[in-house]
Amino acid sequence: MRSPIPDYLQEVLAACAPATGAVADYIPELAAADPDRLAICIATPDGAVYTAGDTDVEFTIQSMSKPFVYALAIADLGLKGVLAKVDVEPSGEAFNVISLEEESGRPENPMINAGAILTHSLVRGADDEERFERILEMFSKLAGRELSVDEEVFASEWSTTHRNLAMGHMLKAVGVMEADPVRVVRGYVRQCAIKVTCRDLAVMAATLAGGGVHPVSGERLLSREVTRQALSVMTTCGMYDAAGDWVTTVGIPAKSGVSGGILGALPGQVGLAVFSPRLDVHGHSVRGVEVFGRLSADMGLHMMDVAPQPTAALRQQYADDSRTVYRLQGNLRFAGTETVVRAVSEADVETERVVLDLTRVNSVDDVSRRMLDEVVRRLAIDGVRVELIDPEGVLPQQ
Ligand SMILES: NC(=O)CC[C@H](N)C(=O)O
Repeated sequence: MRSPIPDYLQEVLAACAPATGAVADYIPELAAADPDRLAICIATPDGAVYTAGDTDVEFTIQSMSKPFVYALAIADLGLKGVLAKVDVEPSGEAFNVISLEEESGRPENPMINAGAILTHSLVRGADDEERFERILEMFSKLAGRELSVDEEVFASEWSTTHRNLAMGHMLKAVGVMEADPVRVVRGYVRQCAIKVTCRDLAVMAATLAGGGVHPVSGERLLSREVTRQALSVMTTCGMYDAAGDWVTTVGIPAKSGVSGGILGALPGQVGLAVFSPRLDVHGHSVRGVEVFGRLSADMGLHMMDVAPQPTAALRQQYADDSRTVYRLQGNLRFAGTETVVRAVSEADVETERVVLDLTRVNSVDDVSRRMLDEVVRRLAIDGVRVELIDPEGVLPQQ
C-alpha cells in the first residue's frame, strides 16, 4: 500500500494560497531567495520522514539555530550557569529589539537576538573557531548529514549587522558577557548562515520531539532535561511577539527564521518544518504560519488539546479465593497510576495475595514506579503478598 501521508501533505501544499509578504532584505543576500518556494516536511521520532514540495532546497537556518545552540550551551555549562546569564521570560517584543532586563542585565530569553548572541558566547571552545566548529558538528549530527555555511549569506549579514554588533557591545558593556563582542557576533552570524533543507529541519525537530534521541541514528544527542528546557523556551518565546497567538492557535513549540523556515516539535509525537520565504511583520513565514495552523488542526497536534477519554490504566480487577488481580494497561504516568493506587486503597483486600499484572503495560515512568512500590510495601505491612507480572520488563529498575 502507498502511504496516504505524502498525499495529504501534497494536498496541503496545493491548497496554499499564493504567498503574500516579502522576503527579508535587511540581510541583502536573503533578498535573492526565490520567494515562491514551498516545502513541508514531517518526521517521526522513530525515523519516518514525509515530504512535499521543495524539501531539498537549501536555505540558511537563521534563528531556527537558537534553540539548538541554547541546548548545547546548557549541556556545556549546566542550566544554572546559563540561567545566570540569559533569562527565560517572553519579551513580547520583536526578535531584534535592543534591550536587557533592568536589574540583572540579562537578555530576557535566548530566542531573541540579544539572548542568542550571549548564548552563543557560552558554548565551550578554546577560541571562536572551535566554538563554531562544535556548533556546526552538533547541527550536522542533528540533521544526519554534513552541513556547511552559506558564505555569501554570512558575508552579506556580517557586513550589515550593526544592530547585532550594538547588542554585542551592550552585553559586554554591562558585564553580562565576557567574550569579545565582535568575535561573538561574528560567530553568531555564522551560526545563522548554516545551510539546511526543510527535511533537515524536520529531522532536527524530531530529535527534540523524541526527547533528545536522533530519529534515524538512534543516538542520544541531548539529555531529556536539556530537551525539555529548549522546548519550553520555544513554547513561550520561540515566536517572539506572536508567541501567544501561536501557542493558542497552533499549539506546537516552534521556532522561526527570517530565511522563511519554521520548525516545530510536538513532544513525543512529531517534528515538523515548513519553508516559504515571504515573511509577515514578525519575521515569520506567512505560508509557514498558515500551513502549521492547518497541520495542527487536521492532525490534532495542539499540545493543550486534552484527549476526551484517556485509556484507563486499570483494565480489569477481580478476585478469586486466594488472590485479587489488577490488570493494568498502557503508559503509566501519575494520573493513570493514581487510579490503580485508589482502587487498591479502597478495595479492603481480603485475599492473601495481590497480583499486579503489567503484561499490557507499555511503559512506567519514575513516579508511577514509586507509587507501585509503595502499594507493594503497604500491602506487605497489611500481610498481603504481592506478585508482579512483568514479562516485558517495563518496570524501570531502581
Ligand atoms: N529572526 C531571525 O531569523 C534573525 C536571524 C538573523 N541572523 C539576525 O540576527 O537578524
